[in-house]
Amino acid sequence: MTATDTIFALASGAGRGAIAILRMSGRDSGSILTRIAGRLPAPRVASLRRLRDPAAGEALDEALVLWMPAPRSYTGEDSAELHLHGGPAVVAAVGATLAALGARPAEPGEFTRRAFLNGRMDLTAAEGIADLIAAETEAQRRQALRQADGALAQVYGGWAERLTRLLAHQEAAIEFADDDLPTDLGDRAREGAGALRAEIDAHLADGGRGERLREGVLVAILGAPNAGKSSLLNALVGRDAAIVSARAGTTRDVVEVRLELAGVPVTLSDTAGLREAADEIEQEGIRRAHRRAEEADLVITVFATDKAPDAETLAWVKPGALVLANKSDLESAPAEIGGVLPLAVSARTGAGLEELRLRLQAETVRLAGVAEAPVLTRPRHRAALTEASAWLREAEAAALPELVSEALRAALRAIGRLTGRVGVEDVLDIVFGEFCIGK
Ligand SMILES: Nc1nc2c(ncn2[C@@H]2O[C@H](COP(=O)(O)OP(=O)(O)OP(=O)(O)O)[C@@H](O)[C@H]2O)c(=O)[nH]1
Ligand SMILES: [K+]
Ligand SMILES: [Mg+2]
Repeated sequence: MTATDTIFALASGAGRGAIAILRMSGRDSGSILTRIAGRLPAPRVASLRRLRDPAAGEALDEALVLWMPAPRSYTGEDSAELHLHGGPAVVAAVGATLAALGARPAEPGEFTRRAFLNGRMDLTAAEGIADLIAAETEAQRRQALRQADGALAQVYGGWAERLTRLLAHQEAAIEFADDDLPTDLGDRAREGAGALRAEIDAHLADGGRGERLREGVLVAILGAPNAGKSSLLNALVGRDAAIVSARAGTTRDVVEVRLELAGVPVTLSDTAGLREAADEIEQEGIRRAHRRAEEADLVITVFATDKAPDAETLAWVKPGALVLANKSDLESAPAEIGGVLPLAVSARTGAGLEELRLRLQAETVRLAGVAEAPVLTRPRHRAALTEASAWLREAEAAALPELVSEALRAALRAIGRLTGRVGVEDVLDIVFGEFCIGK
């Protein structure tokens, strides 16, 4: 696989459709296009052409053809798009002809990989494009688009630039220690490192909202048997997703439903009622309930107004937690449960459910709403920035100028890995492996 190959792939979805888009990129795109569609169309202007297989002389399809010469194309290479009639046989025949003329099917993510290698975008922008394609909700789309537009690239690129300057100052201070260069260069590098570290630390202290928006928010419903957890889940999603019965210990496995709140994907999990169970299957269900609650971004604890709060569920009540007093149709809700004012609800009558929905929505926005400033969206970002921050701390503390230099260089390498501008080889496969073919 070399970057000089000419590659092609279906850029639109697989299967039957009105239009299928075959995309081609690489050195021979122009000559291959000429051979199947006649002379090259004007750049970036759609032209209707009859496509032919030059070997058999047979007509393949009538297509809209786009010619995008380098460097003004997605990949930065000579590129073409064929907007075909969207039947599988048409796509197969045109693809076979492209292959016969020397193009090869693209690897997953190869178009975007080339765009990166040709300097059209940094790694975070490439990731933004992968996220944009995967985005299922409005907030995810907005976050991904911002990243694809280079919002993170700009922040991290700016940091890399500042670091490079600090490093240059520091090297100069070492190199010209005996000359009459300003003697405070070393101090300035150390101060600059401190200021940059503070900015990186502030960026890291985002509560993980960008990552959470990308992954979705995990909410677990916890409570004693028969508190009404499954009834509440069903009421929230408006369908019978979980079995409800008057028998304690009905729910065993974790029952998951997906919903969207404030444009954020949320997975709501109903769990087995917490108690000392004799039944071994129920015990396993309760273990799973605890595990799910530990993984969750938010735990909703459910109590029934006609029962005293149980110790197992009380253990999950934390200040600021979402505590429900269900069955408010039977008895009025207490003023506090575990020191928290509970929200009175009734899965039976629907009382309080609108308020519950609003509370959930507010929590979701707090946890994962689109932030004002661009936020990091992947563990990869967090790891690299944490490392950069640690190296900057070393730079600030280092006594010898050479050690300051070394720490600054290591910090720069960490940020370089993030944007893909330094030491990129090992991260490329991770980033582009997430793409599907044709993107
Ligand atoms: N009166 C009244 N009954 C309710 C309410 N919510 C649930 N119930 C009843 O309480 C019983 C238990 O409800 P479930 O939803 O199965 O309770 P659960 O917490 O999921 O129970 P387990 O799965 O066994 O842990 C059922 O008979 C429900 O009809 C409510 O708001 N008011
Ligand atoms: K039950
Ligand atoms: Mg249940």
